[in-house]
Amino acid sequence: MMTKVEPHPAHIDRLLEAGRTGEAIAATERAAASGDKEALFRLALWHLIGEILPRDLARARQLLRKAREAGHVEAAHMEIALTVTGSGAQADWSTGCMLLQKLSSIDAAAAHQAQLLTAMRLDAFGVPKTLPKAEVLSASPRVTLFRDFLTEAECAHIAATSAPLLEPSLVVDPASGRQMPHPIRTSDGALIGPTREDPVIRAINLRIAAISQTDVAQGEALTILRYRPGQQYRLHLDTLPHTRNQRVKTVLVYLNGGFAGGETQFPSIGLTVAPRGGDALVFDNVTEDGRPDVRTKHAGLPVRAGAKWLATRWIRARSFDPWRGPEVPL
Ligand SMILES: O=C(O)CCC(=O)C(=O)O
Ligand SMILES: [Fe+2]
Repeated sequence: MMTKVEPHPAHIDRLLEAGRTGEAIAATERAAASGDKEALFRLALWHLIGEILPRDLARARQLLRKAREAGHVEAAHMEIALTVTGSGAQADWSTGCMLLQKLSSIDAAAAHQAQLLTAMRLDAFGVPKTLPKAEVLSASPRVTLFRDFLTEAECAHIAATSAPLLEPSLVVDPASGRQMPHPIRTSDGALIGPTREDPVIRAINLRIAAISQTDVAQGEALTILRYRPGQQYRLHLDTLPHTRNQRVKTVLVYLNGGFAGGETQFPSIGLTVAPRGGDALVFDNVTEDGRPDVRTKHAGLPVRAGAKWLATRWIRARSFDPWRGPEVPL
């Protein structure tokens, strides 16, 4: 009697390592066609990454849906993130929330996210109905503080999402425009790209857009930084060289307290902000004519004890497509 043999994931990996990409794709497609959820998920990832197969967000969405229907929990989470961020289709907050609700019955992480969302006051698009009051720390250049912008549970969720992704931070090298390690920033960092932007993080990004009076599409992927004793971000401007879509604003969200040092300092305007967990700081990086404003040079002073966790959102002048360019923060 003939038995159906599913290609083992290790078999596909071996084909890929041997450079037999065509055979690996064919084997995975056969398995996917027979309803194998791992194969469906793998094809979806290939269409998201765009190396083994061409990047095709809409196709990735279909494959993730099928993988989710076959019981793949990670595919379900990814489908939800792409749904709420509008990757491969228009952003659809209510469908994303509905899928999250369904997933909650079988997955504790989804249930926790659903609970965090319930505690937020959001409209039908995930936009907050109310905002904390702004405290203007400097009128020109504009620096504004929003106390208790995030709850402790929201901060913990961001930190937990980024923790497995933390790597030594990179900065953009002005000469080459490439990302490289640099002593200017010695923290560890992680990007929360569109496949990991779950509804809670999406809602927080929408809240960041609201306090910065920008559109959520202008924001780069949320960057999480963790500074341990001795680590710092030396004096710098957040603007980028050679770009037509400048970083016009920055939002820093302090995710914790209980550490020493780590103040954010703006020496030109004599301003030092002591981080407090949950607070958000918003500042302009450019003058009214759109040029870098050197008065907003700032530093994250060295942490002396404990660990400082920070979420940074660099906000561009216009929409910023996270899927453009070779290095997408998946
Ligand atoms: O760590 C800080 O307080 C500053 C961080 C910062 O400058 C940035 O993320 O652009
Ligand atoms: Fe900065």
